[in-house]
Amino acid sequence: MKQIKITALRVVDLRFPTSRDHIGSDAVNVDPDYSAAYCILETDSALEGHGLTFTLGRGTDLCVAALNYLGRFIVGRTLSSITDDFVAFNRTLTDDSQFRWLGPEKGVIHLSTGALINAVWDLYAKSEGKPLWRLLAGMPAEKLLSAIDFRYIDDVLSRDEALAILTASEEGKAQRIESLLANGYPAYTTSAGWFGFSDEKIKRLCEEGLADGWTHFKLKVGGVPADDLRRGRIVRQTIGPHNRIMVDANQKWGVLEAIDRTNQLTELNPWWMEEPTSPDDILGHARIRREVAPTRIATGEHCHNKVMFKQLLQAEAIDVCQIDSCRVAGVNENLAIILMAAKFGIPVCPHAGGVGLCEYVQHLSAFDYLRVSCSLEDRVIEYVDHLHEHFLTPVDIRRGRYFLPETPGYSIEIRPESLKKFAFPEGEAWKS
Ligand SMILES: C[C@H](O)[C@@H](O)CC(=O)C(=O)O
Ligand SMILES: [Mg+2]
Repeated sequence: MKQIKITALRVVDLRFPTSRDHIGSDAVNVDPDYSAAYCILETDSALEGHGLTFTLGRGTDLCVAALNYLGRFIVGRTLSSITDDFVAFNRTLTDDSQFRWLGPEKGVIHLSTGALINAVWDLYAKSEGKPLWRLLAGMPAEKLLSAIDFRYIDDVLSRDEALAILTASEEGKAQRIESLLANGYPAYTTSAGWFGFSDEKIKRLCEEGLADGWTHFKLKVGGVPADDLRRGRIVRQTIGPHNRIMVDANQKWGVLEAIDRTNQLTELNPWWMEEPTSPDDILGHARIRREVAPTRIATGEHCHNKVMFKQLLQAEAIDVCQIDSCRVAGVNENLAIILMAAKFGIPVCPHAGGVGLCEYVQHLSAFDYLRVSCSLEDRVIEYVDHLHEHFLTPVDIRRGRYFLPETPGYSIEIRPESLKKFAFPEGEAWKS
């Protein structure tokens, strides 16, 4: 087969004015414009690799600058030279002396690394003629393991343990694929519960969500205590006692306040409390978890890298592991995190509030189900119903479940007309 050579990297600053309607708002991010540093790997073939990292408006330009910098490590490479030794390639991105001083493996540079690595996987899956989830589902265990960097995590998950998990998952895999294709992967909606929505809107959206088959609803909290409780009661009364509420404070509180505020919400019977405090406070999460039990603690969307996930798991700080498809270094690092979560028996429920994250994470959850956990118990993928129209292969959601794509790639390619219209600041959407 002809080698595919990467000839150029094109980067776009893409922003959608979602803050105008309070879409995506929470107690901390009160006016988010869902945005992306978006990249296209051009090649000497007809194929392109697309990837993005999710951001929130101002600051996207920093990720764009970092992506342009990282371009020097990929332009001129063949696809197979990367995928034959993924760990070495990833280390060229994360270990560049001087640039790595900005991290390492966190913040702007890691977000941008995620976009680039995801673009490689998009190209890889397209070159194999498969959607990413099918590529991962069929990949030999040894090949998958060669894509994972065990440095910094082999004290909790050895390569042999990972191999044992992947090997065991072969049993029943074909049936699980059939079941996913027939029944989809369970999901929850955040679309009814944004922070800036009025009581009336929350109630109406919950009613509409119920009619559409949703059973799990997430509500943003972290405002005035009485407001949180009132809004929570609206959700609970509307969806009834048997459906599930999750609450998300988006890091609003210190540890002690988080314990108080979570306990004040117990009458809602929340299925989980998400990001109650600083995402970096691993022991703080562990204490909160102990002192609000049986309310479960979820976090991960702001977790910088696999080392922090390792420690959250080691410290028994979380009940739900919320991987993020592009905050860490793309597919490879998420494979490692999913395997670690399995080792600790913690369910993975990916974060997907943002643009493109639903499109991405469906592939990762399918991998988790098919190759790692082999279970759907207590597992749901987040869904938000915004901006999907900009994707060439938007997610297929029916009755609160994701139905997986068959189009080759990582489902992240944005329509050319949307790339043009929402490019910042020159796109038509930003002219007025
Ligand atoms: C700013 C984002 O919309 C954030 O609120 C998303 C989030 O926390 C979630 O989806 O969970
Ligand atoms: Mg959240």
